[in-house]
Amino acid sequence: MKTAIIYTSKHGTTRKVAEEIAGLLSPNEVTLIMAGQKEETDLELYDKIIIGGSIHAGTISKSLRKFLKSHRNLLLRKHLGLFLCCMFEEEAEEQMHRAFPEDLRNHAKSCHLVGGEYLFEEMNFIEKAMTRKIAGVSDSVSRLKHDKINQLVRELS
Ligand SMILES: Cc1cc2nc3c(=O)[nH]c(=O)nc-3n(C[C@H](O)[C@H](O)[C@H](O)COP(=O)(O)O)c2cc1C
Repeated sequence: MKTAIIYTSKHGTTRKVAEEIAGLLSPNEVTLIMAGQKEETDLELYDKIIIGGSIHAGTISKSLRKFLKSHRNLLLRKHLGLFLCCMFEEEAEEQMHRAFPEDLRNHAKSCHLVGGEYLFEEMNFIEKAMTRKIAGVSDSVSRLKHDKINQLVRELS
């Protein structure tokens, strides 16, 4: 099955997850695509589409929101997987609901919260200050849920 993994990533964590998923699939069946890139790929070429986003200040990126809106009908015809990177455990489910429209979530064969990371080396001054204040964290930390990433791949196979 030809697979496209479409993602946006601010500090590289969602890209890392997308690459981990790609590594679990056969190399000649998978293409990684950053949503919002100038050259549009013909998504009709793919049987399976996996979409990944991350939460910053409560929402996914504008380019991923735009992508979901403009490709909604196509996505509802595809073998679909969704994943979300975020760090606030108590708000994770609600953030997932806000990130992906209900019809896409219901249609998806697999939909998972895969944890996230705080990468201080990738943050600007304001992001560092916000992370220290809101999350009480002052060093990089990785809380990726590799079991959920594996489950997503299994459920889509
Ligand atoms: C400035 C900032 C704001 C964030 N806001 C939220 C948030 O509102 N909710 C949440 O669950 N995680 C939040 N996070 C955690 C990110 O979702 C996490 O760092 C994620 O791994 C980022 O993935 P990315 O590098 O692919 O964008 C925030 C992180 C930063 C640095």
